[in-house]
Order: sequence, then C-alpha cells, then structure tokens
Amino acid sequence: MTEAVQNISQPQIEAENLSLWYGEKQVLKNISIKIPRNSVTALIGPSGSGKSTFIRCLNRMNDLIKNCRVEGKVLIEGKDIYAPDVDVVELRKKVGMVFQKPNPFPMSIYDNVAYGPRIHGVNKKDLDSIVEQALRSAAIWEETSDRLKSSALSLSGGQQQRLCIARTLAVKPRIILFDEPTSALDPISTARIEDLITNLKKDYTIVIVTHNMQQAARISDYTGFFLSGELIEFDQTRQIFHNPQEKSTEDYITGRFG
Ligand SMILES: Nc1ncnc2c1ncn2[C@@H]1O[C@H](COP(=O)(O)OP(=O)(O)OP(=O)(O)O)[C@@H](O)[C@H]1O
Repeated sequence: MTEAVQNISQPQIEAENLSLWYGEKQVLKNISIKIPRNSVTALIGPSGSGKSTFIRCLNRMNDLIKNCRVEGKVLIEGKDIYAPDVDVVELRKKVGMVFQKPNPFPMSIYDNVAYGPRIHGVNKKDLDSIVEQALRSAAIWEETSDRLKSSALSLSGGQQQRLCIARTLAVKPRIILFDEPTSALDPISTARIEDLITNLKKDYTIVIVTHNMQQAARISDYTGFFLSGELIEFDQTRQIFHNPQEKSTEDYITGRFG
C-alpha cells in the first residue's frame, strides 16, 4: 500500500481484521481497509473470492443468511456497525445497495422511488420533490417524467437499473454499494451508469464490485484485489493497474488467471 492509502485519515468506511464464515467455511480472512469519502472504490478478483460477501458486510446484508458469522470490525463514519445498539434499518438507509440484476418492485415508477421515503415516514407533501430529485440525480427524469404512473417493469433493463439507483438515492444514503451493476446491461446502458457513478461521487462514497477491469480502471479512484477471501492489495487505481506490488495482482489484471 502506498503512503497515500495508509494515511487516509477519517475514512468513511473502515474494516479491521474482518473475517466471515458461512457455516464451517471461511470466506473472508482478516480484511483491513480504509475507504475515503467521496471516492469510488472498485473491488476486483476472481469469481468466489469474496467481493460480494465483503460489500454485504458493509450494510449487514449478511445478517439475513443463516449460519453466517462475522468477526472483526466494520466502522462507518467511525461507528462500529456490528455493535449491539445499532439500528440495522437506519444503517441500510445510510448505506444503500444496488444489485447486479435490476430489481424494481412491480409497481409504478413513482411508487418505486417513493417506497423508501414512505417507509421512513416522509411527509406526503414532500414526496413529489423527493421523487423528482432522485430521478434527476439518477439521470432518468427526462425519460420518465411523463409516465411516472406507468409500471417500472415497462422500462428497459438499463432504465430499470437507473430507476433502482434513484430508489436508493431517495432515502438519502451517504454510501452506495454497487454489486456488478452493469453486468446485465448493454454497452450504452453501461456507459450511462458509469457516467452516473462518476457524477454521484461528489455527494456519495461509492464501492463497486466489478468483473470488468476496464470499468474499474475508468471509474474508480481506488482498487482492491481479492483472492480466496483475502484482500491482497488495495491502492490508488493507477498504482494497481500500472505498478501492482503483488505478483498475483499483476497476473489477474493482465488476464493470466481468473
Ligand atoms: N449464502 C451463502 N452460503 C454459503 N456460501 C456462500 C454464500 N454466499 C456465498 N458463498 C460462498 O462464499 C464464497 C465467496 O462468494 P462471493 O459471492 O462473495 O464471491 P465473489 O468474489 O463476489 O464472486 P462473484 O464474482 O462470482 O460474484 C464463494 O465460495 C461462495 O460460494
């Protein structure tokens, strides 16, 4: 790790010796990482190396899996999110997530975006502006403003994914986790989501799991390389791609395995 990364002060996200088991099987091994605010961090590595499991630790999505055990710490804005007094609903509001396959609810475009704010008790009169703002920020307002009452399922895959991003933004998170958000999309929709992520980083801290090395190089400031449950290397993206310190990182990014 270069000094620039070791010296990240007041990280927005920090894991300290994080390990995770599914039953007997250890899937994450002593992960330590510091992620600064208003940055995009890409996590790369072969299939099964633990990238998705790691990001799901950041908003305790793994709580939903039986037999899952976590050791170590995850601090979000300095607070241990596995401490007993943590309100997991509030945590997931602060740390939003966008999945690989667009998963809009089978309801209208408007109701998809209003869903979270309604649950969190937002006043009805404020909803219209929250929905509009979220759709604008997710770069899908122009395409949907005249059909807000139409079913979200009538949108294309790429539009559905931007709608899902709008749904995440509507509850005003601080951090957004993206788990391979473009792997089900065509190149044009992928480019739109990449532009969107680049724009969002001025207001949010973003962590993205991707199998697409060019995507990691294009949009991220920092990159972490996972292998067999270990974080092998974490550094500024240009370091990882131009001057990796570990041979396995170099082998992976040059396509020698994985
Ligand atoms: N719910 C689960 N129960 C048991 N094992 C699981 C579960 N989810 C994931 N695993 C295992 O944990 C390991 C890490 O999986 P994970 O999905 O985190 O890897 P990944 O690097 O994100 O892979 P991919 O790039 O294919 O999505 C794999 O061996 C996987 O089979």
